[in-house]
Amino acid sequence: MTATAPPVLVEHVTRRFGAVTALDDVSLRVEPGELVGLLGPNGAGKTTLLSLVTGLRTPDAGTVRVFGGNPRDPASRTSLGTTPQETGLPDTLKVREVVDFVAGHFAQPMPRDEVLARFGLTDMAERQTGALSGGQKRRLAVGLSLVGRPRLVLLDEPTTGLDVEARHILWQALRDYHGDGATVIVTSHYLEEIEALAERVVVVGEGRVLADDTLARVLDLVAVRRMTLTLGAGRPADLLALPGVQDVVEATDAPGPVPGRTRVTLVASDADAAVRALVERAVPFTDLEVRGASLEEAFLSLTSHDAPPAPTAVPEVTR
Ligand SMILES: Nc1ncnc2c1ncn2[C@@H]1O[C@H](COP(=O)(O)OP(=O)(O)OP(=O)(O)O)[C@@H](O)[C@H]1O
Repeated sequence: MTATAPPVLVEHVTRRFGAVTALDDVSLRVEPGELVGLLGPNGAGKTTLLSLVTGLRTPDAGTVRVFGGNPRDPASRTSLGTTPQETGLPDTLKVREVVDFVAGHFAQPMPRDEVLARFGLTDMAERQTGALSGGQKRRLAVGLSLVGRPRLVLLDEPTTGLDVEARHILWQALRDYHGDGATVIVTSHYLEEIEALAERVVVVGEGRVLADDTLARVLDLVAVRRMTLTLGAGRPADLLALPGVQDVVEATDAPGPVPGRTRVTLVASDADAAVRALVERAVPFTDLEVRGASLEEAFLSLTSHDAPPAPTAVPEVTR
């Protein structure tokens, strides 16, 4: 380990599982004190990336360094706290006993009362973990990752399945810990979670980094619109070439298709420009609907192009 090495350095990493390439030539450098959101749909490769950083798995190609050291080396991992997607707690141990058990592994652990207070669990100290709600268990699991006062915290979907209150307590605890100087990486497929936490967002899709930018710019990037319209006869060959259009999909939800007409959905980064172009080119269309795309649709349109388009501010049309 070296004093100046970044908390996380991933260089040209590829990781396969049989025929599946979970990560394909991925590079990522995280600087001290950053709070990074890893955003991407199911199966994008987020968990695999974290498992390489925690040293649970090794890459097939490329290198991974944690504070300059090999994450497989136990010395590198003493600076690292992590909570995987699923955790098991010993049902019959009390909350305070579980915290004390983990604290016993560290020379200067965070005091038990502080851990419990940060995660809103002070009143639960005497309760067996088996009697906690799902949200309380999850808060305890994330709290345990901080007991050793790690400089780097890696959390895989920390609030999936939690109610709003539990989610907000957890987010606040993470923001506070980050405020104390820690580097934090959080994976999620919820844009809301990433918006609440991250300053920098890395979008992962199909094993590749699709975007790596500030939260504001990534929000612009995924703020695409879905334009659905019915085209008359003589459909133009290349709707994809229209300005502002990123993707073209045949709509399958057209109510009662009319013979000779096609219902089409365009995924557009700039719906206004696309509509103007349709009109200027005298494309015969009817029943135009424009609405915000879901995050999944935005990911798909990013994934379907090798180079993501430059972020553009998208004016509000209709939602
Ligand atoms: N142990 C494994 N054996 C086989 N395939 C795997 C294994 N782990 C991951 N994969 C595959 O690698 C790809 C990436 O999976 P990964 O779990 O990293 O994605 P993810 O972005 O974390 O998804 P999710 O949001 O669902 O957790 C997927 O296609 C997955 O099926």
